Amino acid sequence: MTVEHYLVIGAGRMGGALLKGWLADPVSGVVADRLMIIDPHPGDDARNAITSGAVHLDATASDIGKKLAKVQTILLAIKPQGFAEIAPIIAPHLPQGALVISILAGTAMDSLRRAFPNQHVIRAMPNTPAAIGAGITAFTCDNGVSERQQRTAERLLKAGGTVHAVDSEHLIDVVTAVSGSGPAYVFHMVEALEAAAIKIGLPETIAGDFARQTIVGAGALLDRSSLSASELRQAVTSPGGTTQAALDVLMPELPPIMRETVKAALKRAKELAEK
Ligand SMILES: NC(=O)C1=CN([C@@H]2O[C@H](COP(=O)(O)OP(=O)(O)OC[C@H]3O[C@@H](n4cnc5c(N)ncnc54)[C@H](O)[C@@H]3O)[C@@H](O)[C@H]2O)C=CC1
Ligand SMILES: O=C(O)[C@@H]1CCC=N1
Repeated sequence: MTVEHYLVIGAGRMGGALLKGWLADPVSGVVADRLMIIDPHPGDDARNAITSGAVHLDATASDIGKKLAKVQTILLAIKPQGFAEIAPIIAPHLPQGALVISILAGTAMDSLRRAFPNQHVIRAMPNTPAAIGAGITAFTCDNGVSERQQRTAERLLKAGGTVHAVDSEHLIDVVTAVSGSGPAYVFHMVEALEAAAIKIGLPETIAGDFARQTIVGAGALLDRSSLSASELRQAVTSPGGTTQAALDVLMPELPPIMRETVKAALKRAKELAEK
């Protein structure tokens, strides 16, 4: 595999998680001294990469054009609100035909295409478990992305876990609402279970442990078992037992709440796209 030059613009939580995964995985093809980072305040993972040899660039430096001349692949991982400011500073310096992979929630392909008129664009949506290689990512390619560039994107995104190509941009927004934001729904369930545990008498000193390990253990079992989530739920539920009593409360309430939850995230993705 040829060693290419990569650029990460915005190396906070997600950008940092992905570049950490690349550097830890030889299959990614990314090596520290061919990795450039543009971020005025890089996160911990990016700072570690810079210590290991990644190049920290200042987007406003006079020699930025020379530094970016060899970049073939760019990961765009700033906040969507910062996109309009940074894109016009960087885009003129990027080589013609380079690949821009955007993970910005709700930033439409059309805006990306206009901001990077001489490059090719992929929209992707990873999630935070990518930090431990346990994420899931969807991506979609704009016209003009070569098969080789698609393979590059897949290779980079796989450092974060499972990857699916989807053929419509709308599905990126849908995936944002499901798995992009989804870890937060699960973390909130831990918070709610801990609070409920305290309410019914579990000491505060151990309630957090019980709530957290319940979700961790259930997730690990789901991961390792060949049974579906529904079958695993049924395996916990003895007829006429405690779980049945609990699910009689939870099951009528959770599906409509979850529907409204993902609909709110999808609506926000569309609103962001209109800005
Ligand atoms: N956090 C998550 O779970 C996910 C986030 N995303 C997307 O990833 C993007 C980044 O989100 P996070 O990593 O959570 O945010 P973050 O705030 O942790 O990282 C953003 C980084 O951009 C840097 N930055 C700000 N202005 C900049 C500029 N002008 N030039 C270069 N870098 C600049 C910041 O210093 C920061 O390190 C967002 O667009 C978000 O929609 C996508 C999937 C999941
Ligand atoms: O909250 C957000 O907008 C981003 C996108 C998915 C997860 N975090």
